[in-house]
Amino acid sequence: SVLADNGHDVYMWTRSNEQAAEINQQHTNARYLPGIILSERIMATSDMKEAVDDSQAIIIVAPSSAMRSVVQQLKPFYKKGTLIVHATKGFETATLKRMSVVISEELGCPEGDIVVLSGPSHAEEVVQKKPTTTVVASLNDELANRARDLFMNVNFRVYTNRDLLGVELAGAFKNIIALGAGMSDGLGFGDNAKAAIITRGLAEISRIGVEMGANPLTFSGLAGVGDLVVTATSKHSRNWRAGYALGQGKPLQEVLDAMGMVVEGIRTTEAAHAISQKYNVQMPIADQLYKVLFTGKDSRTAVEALMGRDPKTEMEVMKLETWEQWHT
Ligand SMILES: NC(=O)C1=CN([C@@H]2O[C@H](COP(=O)(O)OP(=O)(O)OC[C@H]3O[C@@H](n4cnc5c(N)ncnc54)[C@H](O)[C@@H]3O)[C@@H](O)[C@H]2O)C=CC1
Ligand SMILES: O=C(CO)COP(=O)(O)O
Repeated sequence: SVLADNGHDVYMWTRSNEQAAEINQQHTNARYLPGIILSERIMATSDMKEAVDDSQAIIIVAPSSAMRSVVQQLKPFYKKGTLIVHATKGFETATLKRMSVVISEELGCPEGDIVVLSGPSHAEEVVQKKPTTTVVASLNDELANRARDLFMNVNFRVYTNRDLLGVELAGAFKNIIALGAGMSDGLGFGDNAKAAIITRGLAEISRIGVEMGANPLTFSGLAGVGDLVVTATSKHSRNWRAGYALGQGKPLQEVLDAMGMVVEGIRTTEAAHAISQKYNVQMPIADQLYKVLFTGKDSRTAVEALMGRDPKTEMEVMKLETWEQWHT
């Protein structure tokens, strides 16, 4: 919708002919955006060639679990030089790879050819032209600027960032904390608990992000704090809603079936469990959530485990080489 508002013709690829017909004929997408009339500049097709042929830019927003297979289907029609932007927040769980790595592997291009679009941007508000701020990150400034110029308008402000890795990590990891915030609410805890989860959650996702090579400042930006706040508090957030239902005692499968949309934080919790072990970095909230989601631990017992941890200093000293890396 943002691209259409900016005067671009947009071709959406969808697997379902029925959904394509609905978008083309009714200009609606009732299952995902009920009550919204889409621009007539938005067309849909189930034919990948038709969707991407002669495109100036390809925007990939498949769920992380489908990213590799979608890019494999895209590859025969990809022409070098076409701007590739993705907005997916998650990892490939089997390999723990970030989305730009998966895309670049499949397209056979350097990771520097990929741009990520992230930040606090629930579709339900963007499509209503409610003010939204986002960030595009790429190792290549020129590509980030191209992506910014495609999307930027008076309702949708786009900042640039060179920290592709940090923006991808922040966007993925914040979903775990949003699940935790929802669970806290579902358990009937108050605003103190939610503020604690958001703040200590930010500490742990920054800690692992920096260890993986991210700029620490990225986590205080739109892809970090910004998206964490919106996902941990918004009624639109699938991660928050899933956490809320789990906190109320509903079984995971029932929660996912009722949602009918992707809840990235579940798979990302699984990935974070492996990543925190690989890097030997503590992620206490993600760890407890992992136990609740995948080992059947009771959520109240998980909260007790978090509250009963050994005393800690609040601030951790950032590794000196990390600061040097980002300040030279
Ligand atoms: N919805 C939002 O406001 C935002 C979503 N995102 C991210 O965008 C990504 C996608 O999320 P949504 O579009 O919201 O999810 P969704 O659940 O609303 O839609 C996912 C779409 O992907 C399709 N799909 C599922 N499996 C597929 C496969 N194997 N091959 C091809 N298509 C497949 C589904 O049919 C559906 O059309 C996620 O990583 C999410 O974190 C990022 C920013 C905002
Ligand atoms: O990342 C998002 C908003 O910026 C979407 O979050 P949910 O997947 O929790 O709805």
